[in-house]
Amino acid sequence: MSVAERVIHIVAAVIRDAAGRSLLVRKHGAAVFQQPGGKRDPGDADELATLARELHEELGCELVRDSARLLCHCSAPAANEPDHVVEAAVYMVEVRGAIVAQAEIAELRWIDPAAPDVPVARLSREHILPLL
Ligand SMILES: Nc1nc2c([nH]c(=O)n2[C@H]2C[C@H](O)[C@@H](COP(=O)(O)OP(=O)(O)OP(=O)(O)O)O2)c(=O)[nH]1
Repeated sequence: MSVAERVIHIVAAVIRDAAGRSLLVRKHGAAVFQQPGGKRDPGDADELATLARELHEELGCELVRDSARLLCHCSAPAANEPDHVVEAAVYMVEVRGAIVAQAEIAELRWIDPAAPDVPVARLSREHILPLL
């Protein structure tokens, strides 16, 4: 496998509630929680199209596109794929509609970014949550 094949590009969302808590998801088969989001599909027009599609697939809600603000680009060892590195474009976003875990999501959790009470993937723990 070449170095390029070991890099996974994702778009990830930070969704917060009025109390400042942040939403993390755990996928079936995964031990750790991570940001909602995922890999770009060839059919996605841009990063926000990827994010809108992933938020709908995972949470059943709609991205409010105008609300999206780029928070950071960051990178870490991938949570669910050994020997891969994840490179993320991370957006702070607002969503519309009820947030309900869809089929691919085992668990949703609103966490205090300063003191998460669940195991959190490195990208979130080391790079994203410290910015919140
Ligand atoms: N979505 C997302 N993935 C992350 C984060 N941190 C992290 O290491 N990853 C890793 C987990 C996986 O190894 C890889 C891709 O995640 P994914 O499984 O959500 O992407 P996806 O829905 O498009 O993937 P797939 O099921 O179609 O293969 O990136 C994160 O905060 N959010």
